[in-house]
Amino acid sequence: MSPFAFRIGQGFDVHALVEGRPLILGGVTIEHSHGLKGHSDADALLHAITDALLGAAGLGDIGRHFPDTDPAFKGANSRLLLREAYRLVQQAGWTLVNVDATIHAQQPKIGPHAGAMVANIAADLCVTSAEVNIKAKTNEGLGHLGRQEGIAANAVVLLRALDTPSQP
Ligand SMILES: Nc1ccn([C@@H]2O[C@H](COP(=O)(O)O)[C@@H](O)[C@H]2O)c(=O)n1
Ligand SMILES: C[C@@]1(CO)OP(=O)(O)OP(=O)(O)OC[C@H]1O
Repeated sequence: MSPFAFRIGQGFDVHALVEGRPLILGGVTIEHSHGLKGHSDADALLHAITDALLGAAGLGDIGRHFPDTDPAFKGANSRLLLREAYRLVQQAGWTLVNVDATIHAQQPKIGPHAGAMVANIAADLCVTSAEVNIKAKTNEGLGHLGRQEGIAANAVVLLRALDTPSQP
């Protein structure tokens, strides 16, 4: 166990936008011409948050726990991966304080769906919606994200040791 009461973690993910796939972000299916390609449901936001949680707890990364070579995770619902990762984080002695994330998507608009994403993530991580914040940015038309070749996400989390009080 770490000698510190708090630990931070960060995560990043990017998936290619392709035709013929649903666009799923934060567990929300968004009406769009293209969806994200991946072994699982390719939910880049949940993968970034999962990696941030695992990183903060010193538990490696999403691919170590859920390999993309394992048929068990083909088409997997990333909410299940997030919940399992958080179970491991709690087992290691940590609880979530808050999560903050940014989706990088030229299109579609994320704002109208952010509340539903927050609700899903809060439910999966057993916190209230006040502890989860989802932001979105275009890439100002620049680079692969600006050309709508993919969607990326960054996340940061703060964990508190389970044996420390939640209030100072
Ligand atoms: N896919 C997106 C991208 C952006 N937003 C919202 O628009 C604001 C401005 O974004 P810029 O990239 O032009 O700075 C941003 O703060 C979001 O509120 C969005 O909803 N969906
Ligand atoms: C989630 C996993 C496992 O299905 O696959 P992908 O959906 O391809 O996602 P990625 O973020 O590339 O890596 C983690 C994988 O192990």
